[in-house]
Amino acid sequence: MNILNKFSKKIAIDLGTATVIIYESGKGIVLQEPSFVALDSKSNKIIAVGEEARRMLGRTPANIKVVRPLKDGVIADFEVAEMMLKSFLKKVGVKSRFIKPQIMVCIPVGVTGVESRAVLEAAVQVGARKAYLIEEPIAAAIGAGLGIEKAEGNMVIDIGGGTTEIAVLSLGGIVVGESIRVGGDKFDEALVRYVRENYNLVIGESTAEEIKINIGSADPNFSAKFEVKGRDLMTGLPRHIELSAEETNKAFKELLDNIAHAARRVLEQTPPELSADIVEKGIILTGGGSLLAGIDKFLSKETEVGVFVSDDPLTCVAEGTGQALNELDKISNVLSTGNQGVFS
Ligand SMILES: Nc1ncnc2c1ncn2[C@@H]1O[C@H](COP(=O)(O)OP(=O)(O)OP(=O)(O)O)[C@@H](O)[C@H]1O
Repeated sequence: MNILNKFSKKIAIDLGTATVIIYESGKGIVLQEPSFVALDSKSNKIIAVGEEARRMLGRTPANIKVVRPLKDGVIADFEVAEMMLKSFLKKVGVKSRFIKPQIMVCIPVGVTGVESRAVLEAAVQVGARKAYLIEEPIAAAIGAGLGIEKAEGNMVIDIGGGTTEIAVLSLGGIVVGESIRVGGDKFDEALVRYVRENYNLVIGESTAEEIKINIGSADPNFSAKFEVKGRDLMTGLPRHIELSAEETNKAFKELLDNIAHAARRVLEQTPPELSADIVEKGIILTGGGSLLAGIDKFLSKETEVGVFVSDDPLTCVAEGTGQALNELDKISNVLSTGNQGVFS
């Protein structure tokens, strides 16, 4: 092993559409912040990042803009993504002037070569001595504690902010996988639309997310209510309404169906021996979207397979990426298969 590898810090990054999580080997999760950046509209200089920037969303004067550098699981604005990452790494004191860290970042299944190159490039730009990529479902499965190196089928559905990643894994690699651009953001957008169309009330993204987290449901029979404040479309004045969990279910119907159909497509393409393993073990749900009330039961009904939410769905991918980086030698087959690349 290269002597620099031995002494350099190992940093795993879940560069998510909604949240960035940084995991440091030997320490665990050292940062978990929303993927938001507030910039000066004229100079493009950073004003705030992460939670501080998210709190400004929808509340900024004309000289400040709040942006999200990632969209649908991939980097949409390279320059801002790099600034955000640099700022987060500085915050957790990762950068060393002497020995640069090794960084592993996870990417959605099936991203283009250009997209994955952009992530590697960003990791190098923020100071990586060596940068690695790992596909999200592999990281999620490792983080969920599934023994993916064995010749056994495991199925993971990771519902993030921008994408839902569905994969069947065996022998350390993805046998069948699919990524759809449906995630928590689309659920928020569906609520914004629903409230506008049914109540003539305009609400912002943050309010929509608050509704989703408090009463959002994949189960039409779930009963809960939430007071929603916004601006009346007709009068332009502030107004509030009461929204029910049942209504959120109506708003989410099409998106939930999209996820269920993708899961079924993956199951239909799965080799029979692996299908048998999955029937026995069930499907593991990871990602923030798996916290939506009733989504496990909904997907179980749609796929006719048991569905279980992992222990720490929000940090599972970051933990799995960290473990993969720690065990590079042991699981080199995982890193050299499929879409993963190594760049130094
Ligand atoms: N209790 C909850 N109920 C429903 N959704 C939730 C809950 N908590 C968080 N979420 C949603 O989970 C999403 C974030 O999940 P996660 O952090 O796994 O995504 P990400 O890694 O940032 O995204 P991606 O992997 O798509 O790039 C957000 O859309 C957030 O609103």
